[in-house]
Amino acid sequence: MAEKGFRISKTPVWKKLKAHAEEMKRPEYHLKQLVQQQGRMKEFSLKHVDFFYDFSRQRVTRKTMDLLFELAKTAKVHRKYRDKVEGLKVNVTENRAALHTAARSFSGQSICVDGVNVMEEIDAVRRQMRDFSEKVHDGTVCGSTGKTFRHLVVIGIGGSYLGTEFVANALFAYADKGLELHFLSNVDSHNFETIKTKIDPETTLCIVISKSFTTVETMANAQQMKAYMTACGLDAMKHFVTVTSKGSPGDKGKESGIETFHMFDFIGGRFSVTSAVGGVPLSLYLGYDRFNQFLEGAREMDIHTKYAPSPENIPLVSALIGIWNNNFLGYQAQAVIPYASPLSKLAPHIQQLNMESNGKSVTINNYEIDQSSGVIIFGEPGTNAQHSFFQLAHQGHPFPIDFIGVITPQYPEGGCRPHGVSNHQELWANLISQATALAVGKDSEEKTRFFQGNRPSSTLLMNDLSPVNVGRLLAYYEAQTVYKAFIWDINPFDQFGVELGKTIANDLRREIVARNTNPEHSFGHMDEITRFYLERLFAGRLPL
Ligand SMILES: O=P(O)(O)OC[C@H]1O[C@](O)(CO)[C@@H](O)[C@@H]1O
Repeated sequence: MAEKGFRISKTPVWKKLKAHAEEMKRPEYHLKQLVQQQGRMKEFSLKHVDFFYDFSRQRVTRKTMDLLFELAKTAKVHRKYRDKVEGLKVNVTENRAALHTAARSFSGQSICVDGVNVMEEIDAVRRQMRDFSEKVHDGTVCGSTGKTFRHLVVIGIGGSYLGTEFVANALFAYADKGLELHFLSNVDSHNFETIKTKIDPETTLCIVISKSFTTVETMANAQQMKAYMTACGLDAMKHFVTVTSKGSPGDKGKESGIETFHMFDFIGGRFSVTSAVGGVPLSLYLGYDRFNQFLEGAREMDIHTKYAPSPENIPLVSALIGIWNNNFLGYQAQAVIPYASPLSKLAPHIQQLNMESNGKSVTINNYEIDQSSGVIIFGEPGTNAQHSFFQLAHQGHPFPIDFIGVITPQYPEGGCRPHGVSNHQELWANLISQATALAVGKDSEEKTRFFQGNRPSSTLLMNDLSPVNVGRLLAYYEAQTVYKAFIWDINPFDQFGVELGKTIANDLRREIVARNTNPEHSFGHMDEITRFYLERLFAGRLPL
């Protein structure tokens, strides 16, 4: 932990970076000049196993990087990271460790929290997931009418849903266990009704995932699904399993025979994909061995994150560049654009991971921060994104982009070459050209056809989208998020910002219940705006 009163924005290196950012506005530092420099690609890129990170089209020079490494040193990021992976209670507001990395540790070494070796509990859950998935696959565990499961419905929201959806989509090509996967996250009844049209209840296994087992949306959806199964004449209990933390209200289910997998309070929701949260649905969907390969990839990236020195540390370098773009060059948004459709759900996951972790206003020691922490993250796969919001990227308000490219696609391509190139080659032509166009821009006499350029991007290349590489990608973004927080000296592991809206919803729910039970119940005591909306809900239409 940094010393009390520490604020990164008050350090001499922060001031030096501010001054340097002014310098970088000069025309000779326009990206169209920088990308011409010999050896730039070699100097501003990093390779680690199947992973290549190219930041040659970021608005950085050697001096920028040296100052950023000085910033990392000042913030003591390596020590903070070691404290985290060794089980210290770095989540100070909740007095918890933050040990998602333990969920993919295979070193055999103990990791102790409060004198308990958490690896024993983690290993037990891994064995339970492996046994359970094998039994579902061979039909030993089946529905109440004896039919083999064919549908999985994951009932969970936020961190109990987004990461799993990202990985399941990324590895769809490996999903050969004859199970279809559906996600029931939103309390919006459209979500439930749509899933009903896609499943066969007799062959459906519902996985209720909630760390707290109090999340209103998840509890409401689990009850809807249970009522539906019962109405279909099924023994609903045979169609449900749960993933929850030890001692939560959902943990009691195991007393009535519901298979219950534990997640732990030292793993935060948005960091939980490699725990039972992702492990139960993914080992059913892909097979345990593939889930395990995915864990191996994440573990391998964790080791790189912990041991690689700053200039070679890919998550740290990308975190520093993110901070450079945000706090010094002034960009307030960041796009994640994978040129790979299997990664279509990466951006929503990274969005939660980053924005819920780092959207904070105080340091770990409760001092108000005076620089922004975190940016708006959004994204869509390319080339679709090009035909959607790239106009703004090229000529409107600029935002840095993470491009992601995959060298070998998951499916072999046929010989069809519509414009003399395969579809994958076409995709790559676009991936390469977008980053160039953004960096270099284009002069024109006509103002509407002028491209200012100097718009930064990084490109992440992976050899392929194997389970191992998807694990690496996940762990890379997790580590990048944590490193940013450690530089800003904020706690990325709590999320009190989501509470206020929930509390107000609780008050409104009480009002709605009152009107449901007594049609005369008046909303007259409420403020005018709230009253308007509640009256419309009950009137079933807008005013005439
Ligand atoms: O797993 P739970 O307890 O249902 O929580 C779901 C999600 O809700 C949040 O608290 C945000 O509302 C996330 O952090 C969490 O992942």
